[in-house]
Amino acid sequence: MFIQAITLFPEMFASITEYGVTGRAFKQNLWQFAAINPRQFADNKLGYIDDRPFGGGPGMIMMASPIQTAIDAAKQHYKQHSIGQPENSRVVYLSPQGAPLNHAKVQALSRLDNLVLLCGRYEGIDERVLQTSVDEEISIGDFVVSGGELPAMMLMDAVLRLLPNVLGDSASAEQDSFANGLLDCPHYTRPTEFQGMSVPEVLKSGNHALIAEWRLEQSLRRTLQRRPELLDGRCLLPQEARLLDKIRLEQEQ
Ligand SMILES: O=C(NCc1ccc(CNCc2ncc[nH]2)cc1)c1csc2nc[nH]c(=O)c12
Repeated sequence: MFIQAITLFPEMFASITEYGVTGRAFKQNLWQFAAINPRQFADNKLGYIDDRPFGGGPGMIMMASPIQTAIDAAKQHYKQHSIGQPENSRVVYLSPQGAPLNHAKVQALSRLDNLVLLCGRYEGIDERVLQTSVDEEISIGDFVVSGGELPAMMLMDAVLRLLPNVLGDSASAEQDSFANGLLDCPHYTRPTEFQGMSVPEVLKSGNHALIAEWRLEQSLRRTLQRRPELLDGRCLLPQEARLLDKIRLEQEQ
């Protein structure tokens, strides 16, 4: 998968390309990345790429032309290098006005050959380039951050974890809690005793069926307690339904 970020701060993306599982996967060429700085396409010598908003108001707006040129350059790049299928490509604008990111959206994006991530700064981008050149807008939540770069890197991290071979078989993506729609269970490691607290016996039993059931029950218990709405839209496997009934019965007592 070839990801391109259109951003005023290309160096920020080292957080993804240089560290952790995404960094290792990048070094193994499991995915490719390029940053495009719209400042290089500024129409003026001073490199201005933002200007005051028509209609007044606080802050500055990113001008359409340098962004349009940057998007065209990104498309040119993956067409030139005939990376994947041009039709299996998408331009995503990270924006507070976007559709909230979720696992289904991440899964859909992980099937693309090319992904162009447009990262805004200031108060936003001239609507005219968004209307003509952006396929979809995505938000990472109902809170405000200072630009689209951190949201873009969160989206990239979530997408890259779903690509084949990025996660060793150890932390396989499909076992990720959000992949099965439940919160994760508690985890423990050595030492057995920590500040007088021990580890649930079942986890030391070596009985993998019992351990799996305990973990599923804990996930269900936690999801019911902390995020009950996650259970609303979810069809339950027989074992899950049984455990949930047991938990609900206990809580009624
Ligand atoms: O670029 C991003 N943020 C920079 C930013 C911050 C504030 C404003 C100005 N908004 C004024 C307003 N808001 C509601 C009504 N009026 C615009 C852009 C961003 C990308 S994805 C994402 N997901 C969640 N949150 C985010 O901030 C982001």
